[in-house]
Amino acid sequence: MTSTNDFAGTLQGRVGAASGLWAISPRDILRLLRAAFLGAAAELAALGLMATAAWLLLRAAERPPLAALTLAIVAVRTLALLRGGLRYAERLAGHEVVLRWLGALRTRVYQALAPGSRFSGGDLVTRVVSGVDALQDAVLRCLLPAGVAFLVGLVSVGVTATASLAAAGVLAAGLVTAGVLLPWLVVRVTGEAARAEAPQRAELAERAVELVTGHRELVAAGALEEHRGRATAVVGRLARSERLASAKTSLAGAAGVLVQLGTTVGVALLAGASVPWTAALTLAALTCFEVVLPLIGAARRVPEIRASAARVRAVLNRPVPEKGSRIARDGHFRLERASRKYPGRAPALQDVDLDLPPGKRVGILGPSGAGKTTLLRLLLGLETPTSGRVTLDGHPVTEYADLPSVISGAEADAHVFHTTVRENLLLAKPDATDGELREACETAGFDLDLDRDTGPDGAALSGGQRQRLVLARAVLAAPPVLVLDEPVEGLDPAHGDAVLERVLAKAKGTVLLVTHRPEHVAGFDEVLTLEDGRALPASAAGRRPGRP
Ligand SMILES: Nc1ncnc2c1ncn2[C@@H]1O[C@H](COP(=O)(O)OP(=O)(O)OP(=O)(O)O)[C@@H](O)[C@H]1O
Repeated sequence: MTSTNDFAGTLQGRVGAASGLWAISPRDILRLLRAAFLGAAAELAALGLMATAAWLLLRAAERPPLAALTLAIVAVRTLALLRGGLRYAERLAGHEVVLRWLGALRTRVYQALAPGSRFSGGDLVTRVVSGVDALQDAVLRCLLPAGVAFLVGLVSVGVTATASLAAAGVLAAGLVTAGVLLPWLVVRVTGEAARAEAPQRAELAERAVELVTGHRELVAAGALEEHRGRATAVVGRLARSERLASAKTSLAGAAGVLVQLGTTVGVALLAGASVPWTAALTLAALTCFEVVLPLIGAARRVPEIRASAARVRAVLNRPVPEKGSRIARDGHFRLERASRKYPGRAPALQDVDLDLPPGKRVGILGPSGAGKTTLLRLLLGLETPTSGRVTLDGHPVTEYADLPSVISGAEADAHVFHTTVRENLLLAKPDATDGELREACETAGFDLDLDRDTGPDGAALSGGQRQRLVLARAVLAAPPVLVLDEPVEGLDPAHGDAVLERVLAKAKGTVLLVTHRPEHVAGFDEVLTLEDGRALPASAAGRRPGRP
C-alpha cells in the first residue's frame, strides 16, 4: 500500500496529465492485470477443486492403494484454501485500482464543473455521484470478470484439448456463445429499450418535478388528479417497456444455462478418456460456465454505463475558459464596446462602454431585462463578451487568477452556505473578530445572532435577512471594486435607504451599484442607464430617470 502522500502525489500528477475518461496510469494497468490473473487463479482453483474431487470420488470407487490418492487428497485441501485466499486478493487488487481511478475521476469532474458551471444542481449531482459511480461497474462487473472468464476459458479449453480436441472445440464454442454472443444480444436489447424509454423517462422526470414544485398551484386549480394521471400513464408505459426488455434478457440468461448443459454433455461424450478423467473434465466444463454466465447479467448494465460515461465525458470535455496567471495591479476596469448575446435572443448587452478607474462610483439604472446583471457578470469574469472587450489594467479580465479578490460584493445570486451566520461572514475575512463581524452586521442592518443556523442556501432566513447577510459579507470583504446588485431591493424603502447609505459610507474603493432607484446613485461620479442592452445617451437617460 502506498502512503497517503504518495497517493495524493500520484493522483495530482494523473489529474494534471490525464485527459480521457478512462485515463489510467501504467502502474494501475499492471494492478488491473494482476487482479485479473488473481481472479483467474481463484476461479481455476475452484475449477480444479471440482475436477479433482470428481476424479477422487470415481478413482476411489476403483479401490486403488491409498498412496495413489494421496496427491489428489492434498490437492483438494490446497485448492480449497487457495480458492478463498486468491478471491480475497483479487477483490483487494481490483477494488484498489477502481477506487484510485474513481477518486481521480471525481477530482477531474469537480475541477471541470467548478468554473462558471452551466449545469444545474440536480444534473450536477447525477453527473458526479451516479454517473461516476456507474462507471465503477464497467471495471468491476464487466471488464475484470470478462478478463477472468477469458483466462479461465483459455486454460479450460487448453486442458480439455490434451484429452480430446473435439471436446475442447465444443467447450470453446459453448464458452464463446455464453460469454460473447449472448451478452452482445443482451447489450443490443437493453440498448434499444433504453433508447426507446429515454423520452418517456425525460417526460416522467418533468412531470414529477411539476407535480412536486407546482403541487399547491395544481390543487388550487383542481388539476392535480389530471396531472397525476398523466404521470401515472407514463409510469405504466415505462413499466411495460421494462417488462418486455426484462423478459428478453431473462431468455438470454436461460439460453446461457441451456448452452452450459449442452456443452457439459458434449464434453462428457467427446472426452474419450478414462472414467475419472472424463468426470473431472465434465465437472470442470460445468464449473467453467459459472465464471462466464454472470457476463450475461452484467451486459444489462452496459447501456447505463455507456450513458453515464457520455454524461461524465461531456463534463470533462467541455471547454474550460483559460484562467490566466496575471495578478491585478491598479484595479482599473474598462468595457469597450462590449456586447453579450445569447443564442436565439436579442442582445442582452450591446456596444456598451464604461471606464471604471480606482475610486470611481458608478450607478447602473434601467428597467427589468435591460442588461444590468449581464454587465456585472462580464466585469466579474462570469461571462465573456461576444464582441468588444472587458479589461482590467489593460488586459482581458479572464487573464487574471485573482479576479474575485479584486471585484466582488453582493451579487443577485450570492450563495449562503449551510452553516452559521458567523461562518458565512468569516468566509469574507477569516481573521475577523466577533466585534468586526457585529460591526459589519450593524452596517448592513442585520441583527441575528452570530451562531444562528442559516439553513441550505439561507433557507432558514427570511429573504430580507438573507440579503442583509450577503451585504454584511460584502462589507467585511471590502474588495477594491465593490459590486452591489440591487442590494436593498427587498427591504422596506426607509430601512433599505439607511442600510445602503451606511454601506456606501464604509466603501473606500470603487463602487458599482445596480439599482432601479435614481436617488440611490445621486452624487455618484457617473450614472449609466441601460435600455434593451444599450447605454442611453446622458440626456435621454436624464429624461427617464430610473423608469422601473
Ligand atoms: N443565461 C441567459 N440565457 C439567455 N438569456 C439571458 C440569460 N441571462 C440573461 N438573459 C436575457 O438577457 C437580458 C438581460 O438580462 P439581465 O439579467 O442582464 O437584466 P437586468 O437588467 O439585470 O434585469 P433585472 O432588473 O430584472 O434583474 C434579458 O432579456 C434576459 O432574459
